Amino acid sequence: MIIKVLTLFPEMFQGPLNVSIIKNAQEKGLLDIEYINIRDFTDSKHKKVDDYPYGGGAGMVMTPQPIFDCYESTIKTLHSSSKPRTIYCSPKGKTFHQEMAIEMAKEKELVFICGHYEGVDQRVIDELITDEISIGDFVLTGGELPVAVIIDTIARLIPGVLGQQESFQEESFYSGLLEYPHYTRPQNFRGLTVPSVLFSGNHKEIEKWRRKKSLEITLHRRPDLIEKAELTEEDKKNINAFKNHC
Ligand SMILES: c1cc(-c2cnc[nH]2)ccn1
Repeated sequence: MIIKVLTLFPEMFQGPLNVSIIKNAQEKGLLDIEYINIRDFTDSKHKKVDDYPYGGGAGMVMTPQPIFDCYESTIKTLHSSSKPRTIYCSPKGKTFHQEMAIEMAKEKELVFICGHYEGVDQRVIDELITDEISIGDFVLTGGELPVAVIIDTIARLIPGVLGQQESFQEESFYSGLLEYPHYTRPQNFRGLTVPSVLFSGNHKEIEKWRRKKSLEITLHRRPDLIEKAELTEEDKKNINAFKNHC
């Protein structure tokens, strides 16, 4: 997958997307991320990329010219003849979730445009953006961190990125329920012990315990997910038992 990130602050990405799994994915050639500095495309002699908002109000708005020129220069380097999927992150966007990550991970090329300050001129969104996405109901300093989050969720779904040891099948939001608790060595840490079923070697019992914990955690923290999940008869019995104990 080829990802182009149009941003005023390429340096913001050097930490999270240049270590561990995402770094390995790039080294393996499974993922190619390029950061393009929008400021390099301004035709302002003072390198301006923002201006005061029409109509007044606090903050500055990113002007359209550098973004349009940066975008048009970028998409010339892409292979697909059609307009690429172009994502802009803002609190006004559609709330991001795992299914969107799974769908985006199927794309060959993705372009991200990062807003900053009060955001970008609306004409950028109207003309260039295919997906306006929010990662939650809060306001950040800009679009860079949400873009890093989205790239992380997509990259780990690309075939070959996760090694044999790692797996995403059972992770939260993959099975539709929240994930069961994880434990590792030692069995007894400062008197805190691991549930004995987990080192019983009885895989059927372990799976039953894990499913039951997922249901219990989901029922308590995200009951809305229970409604959407595919439940077995045993799941339904366990849920009723939890409800009767509450
Ligand atoms: C996506 C983007 C943002 C955001 C962009 N610029 C300020 N906040 C907040 C939440 N999700």
